[in-house]
Amino acid sequence: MAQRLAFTKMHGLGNDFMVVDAVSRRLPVADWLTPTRIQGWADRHFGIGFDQLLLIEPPSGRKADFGYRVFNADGGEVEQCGNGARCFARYVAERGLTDRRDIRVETAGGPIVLHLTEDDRVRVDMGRPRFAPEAIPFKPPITASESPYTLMLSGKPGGLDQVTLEAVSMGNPHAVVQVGDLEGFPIEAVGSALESHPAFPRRVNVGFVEQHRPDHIGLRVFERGAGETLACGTGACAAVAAGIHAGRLESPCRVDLRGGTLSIEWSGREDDSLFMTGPATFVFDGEVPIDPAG
Ligand SMILES: N[C@H](CCC[C@H](N)C(=O)O)C(=O)O
Repeated sequence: MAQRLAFTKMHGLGNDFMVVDAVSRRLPVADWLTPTRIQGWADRHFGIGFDQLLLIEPPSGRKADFGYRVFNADGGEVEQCGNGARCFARYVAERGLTDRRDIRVETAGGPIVLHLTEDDRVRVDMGRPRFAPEAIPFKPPITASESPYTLMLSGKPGGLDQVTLEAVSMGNPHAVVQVGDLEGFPIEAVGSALESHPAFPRRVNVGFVEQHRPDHIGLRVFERGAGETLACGTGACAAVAAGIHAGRLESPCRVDLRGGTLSIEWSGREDDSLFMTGPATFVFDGEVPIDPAG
């Protein structure tokens, strides 16, 4: 009989996740976590349906309380997921994996700290935004003094033959594009063209920003490995970091996404952490068979 894998469906402002607890269940991860299985489970018609799979693991050392791994719907493992971090915090706190209110988590994109607030929201220390092109990376290499960068687009996606962007790493790579009208902009065409543009050898998440005020933006994100999502936590962090770095935005900044609102705080000093605050929601618990073929 096929082994069954327990999971919890959660979301952060509609950016949705399959959360797998490999701490309590001591799962031999390598035995079941394949790109083929992740793609199948991510499918919204033939599978569970999610933007990312989040894996909760024991820490590798004494400096963290947990390990945190992130896999996109296309099956690729990536460095960071901000909305997922808030869901991670509520999961480990409410399922009894920790009684700490400040939870130290190691990720492939660097350490983060999750703080549970009194109103069931989560405030995450997302670490330092980085603007150096090699942190993205770009190919061919370019210098930070060339920011914002103008890239030529082949095939005129959305009718555009070039786009100007700022690049920010939140552990994962982001391209930030300023637009005048979020609803009317060809997000799918331009986002898809930039996600896989040859200038980004590890591909890239693409954020489209409409600035309302110095402390308030609208944002839509075409995510690497998932397409446009209802919200992107690291995308909100990257968009505000780019705006503060360029002198357009101030802290705290309200970010309106299609799935709801996040608050982002950053001093603007490159050695300082950036903080993201927002909700995390449980949807249901489930089980899925792990067929040997996967
Ligand atoms: N698609 C992202 C990972 C998920 C990020 C997003 N869901 C968030 O909340 O930060 C990447 O490939 O880097």
